Amino acid sequence: MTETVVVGAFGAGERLPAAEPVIEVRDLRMRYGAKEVLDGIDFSARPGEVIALLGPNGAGKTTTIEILEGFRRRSAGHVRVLGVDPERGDERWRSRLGVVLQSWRDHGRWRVRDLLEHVGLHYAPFGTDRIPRPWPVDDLIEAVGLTAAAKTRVSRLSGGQRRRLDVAIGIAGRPELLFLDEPTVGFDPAARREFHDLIHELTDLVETTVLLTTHDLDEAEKLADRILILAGGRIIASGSADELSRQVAGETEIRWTRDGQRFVHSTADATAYVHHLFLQYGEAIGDLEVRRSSLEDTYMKLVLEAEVAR
Ligand SMILES: Nc1ncnc2c1ncn2[C@@H]1O[C@H](COP(=O)(O)OP(=O)(O)OP(=O)(O)O)[C@@H](O)[C@H]1O
Repeated sequence: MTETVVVGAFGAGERLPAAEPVIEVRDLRMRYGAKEVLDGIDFSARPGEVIALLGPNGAGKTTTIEILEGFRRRSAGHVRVLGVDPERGDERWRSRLGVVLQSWRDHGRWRVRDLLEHVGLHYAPFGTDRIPRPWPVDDLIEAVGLTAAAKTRVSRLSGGQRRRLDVAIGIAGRPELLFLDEPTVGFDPAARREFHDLIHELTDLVETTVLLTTHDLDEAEKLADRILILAGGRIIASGSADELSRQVAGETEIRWTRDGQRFVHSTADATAYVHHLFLQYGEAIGDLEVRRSSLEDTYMKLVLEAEVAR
């Protein structure tokens, strides 16, 4: 088997088996009574990939994540997470996963460092030569930017610091796969941006695969290498935000000014149109803007098409 050299918090030069998908899902089906929620889902995740699962309310995002976490039994289909069927996952397997829950409200009297040290104890028996567990507590605290608050009681943390603590709890065992289910619901824009920066820093630092669900298209675009859109029980589209927008036969909007007048034109071939515009009017063209359809436009079109087809 080929191997890849992973440089990051696992330590420079450590070797992980390459090419094995971290998540492998084929023809996953889920019924609740007579209601079919997942109707044949297929996808996989490579090591280090950040995947966002999008979809309308009730599409089955949480159901999918819970099946992968081993918290819910599927009706049918092939599922492997870190090479194991989640329905048969033992504690050792579970120790390789991280789950970031909504904010940690208990243990308000604990101090940050003590709480993380305590959480880490759970992972200690599951360390390996390749991945020592838990993440040494002071390194973990530094990685999530809580060093100055290490001795602060949980109840005294700011909202942003709380969220950093939630992430620290989720990654204390140095997970190979991290699940984030709607991680920024109810956040103000500053807290959301801080959370995104933190996830970026962590995924740059550590070779962790991340699967997140969100309704925030901007969040998906910022964080994910790949976006999966779940609708009507199936994955209806998969790709980066740019790839998705190319899948939709959308038009690009071009705006410009000429002789003090504003113009707007929509076209499927923006390059040719702009070329023509400059040939015709040259330097008289000002304030040129070319706007490809946003992820939101693309998402709405794809979901609508899926609903109509059902
Ligand atoms: N335990 C259950 N029993 C019966 N139906 C359920 C159960 N859990 C979920 N459902 C139904 O399955 C469907 C998918 O739910 P799920 O929570 O997975 O969707 P979701 O995409 O995460 O939705 P949201 O975006 O609203 O969080 C919904 O119609 C929901 O009502």
